[in-house]
Amino acid sequence: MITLENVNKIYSNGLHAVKDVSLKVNEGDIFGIIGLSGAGKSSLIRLINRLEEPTSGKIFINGEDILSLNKTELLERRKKIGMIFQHFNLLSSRTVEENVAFALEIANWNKKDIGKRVSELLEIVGLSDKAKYYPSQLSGGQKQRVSIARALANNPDILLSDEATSALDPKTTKSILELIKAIQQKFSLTVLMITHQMEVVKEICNKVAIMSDGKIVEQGGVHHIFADPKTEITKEFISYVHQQTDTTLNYLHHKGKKIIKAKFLGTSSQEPIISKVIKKYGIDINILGGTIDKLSTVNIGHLYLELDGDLDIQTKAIELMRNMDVVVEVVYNGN
Ligand SMILES: Nc1ncnc2c1ncn2[C@@H]1O[C@H](COP(=O)(O)OP(=O)(O)OP(=O)(O)O)[C@@H](O)[C@H]1O
Repeated sequence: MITLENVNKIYSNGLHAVKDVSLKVNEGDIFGIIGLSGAGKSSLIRLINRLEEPTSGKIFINGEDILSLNKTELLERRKKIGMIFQHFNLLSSRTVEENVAFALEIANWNKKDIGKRVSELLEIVGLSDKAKYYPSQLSGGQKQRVSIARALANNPDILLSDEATSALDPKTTKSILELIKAIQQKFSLTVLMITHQMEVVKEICNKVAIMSDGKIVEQGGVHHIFADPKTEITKEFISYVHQQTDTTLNYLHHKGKKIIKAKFLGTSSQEPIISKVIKKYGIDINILGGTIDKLSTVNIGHLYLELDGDLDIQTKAIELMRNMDVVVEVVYNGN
């Protein structure tokens, strides 16, 4: 578990990059921190393993106060914190197996154990056949696999990922995210990943925090944030999902017929909510369109519905849906 309490980072030039950040990453979470360039994400993640020292605040890993560790203790703790980066940070003069071995050498592993461990790690990331290759002979995805193997070398309990898929194409991104998810489960890792891509969050995270101008402006379960974003910046991050449909809907406005966007979350999507509403209020409901977001934790159905009937009754029907845990946004109020 990683806990940050009121953490601040002010660089020596006076720039306040991380502002009063508090968050809790539970064991087994894949926790995403999303924000635009300059939001302070890299600064934040670097504070966790003290690649940067916070100006104030507290940081605990599995209950241990990281800021109280002396140099030797910190080096020891860092062995259990794997980190992967956007540009892989591999040593170009070393082969794949030598790059992975490097993490074991600096952790003082016995020479005769290193070879066996490196083979195990390359097997985990699917690169056994590339052991003798140099980084320049690998694709971006393969390079990231090497860096994942290196990050796992000392059996970490925490994996920190700094834009690990940002330099990769969508297909490779997907395969790296699948690998991260698989190793998270296999080794019960707690994963904290920073990204500027909502796709990444959607694909594998169960929790997310949105960072803007050094602050966490919103955080929670990914499905809650997707279903009911509160801040403008969060809405922007996920708006691409329905932009096209929203524009199309402008042509569909009919006086007296409200149009709503209904988000059915988790179990509520299984229930015959629409038919319940129709039966109770005797109105008509047309389905104009819809999509399903398949998140790592749950599916969220987004339906565009046109209501037909007395406008006051339409309002009551919307209330009933909201009472049944449907998040309703009125796109057109019928006037
Ligand atoms: N060592 C440093 N000294 C001074 N300012 C810094 C330092 N490192 C980062 N900053 C500043 O802190 C702010 C946050 O940068 P940071 O790299 O943490 O953001 P980010 O969200 O990770 O953005 P990006 O995705 O572009 O890396 C920026 O204004 C940056 O210029």
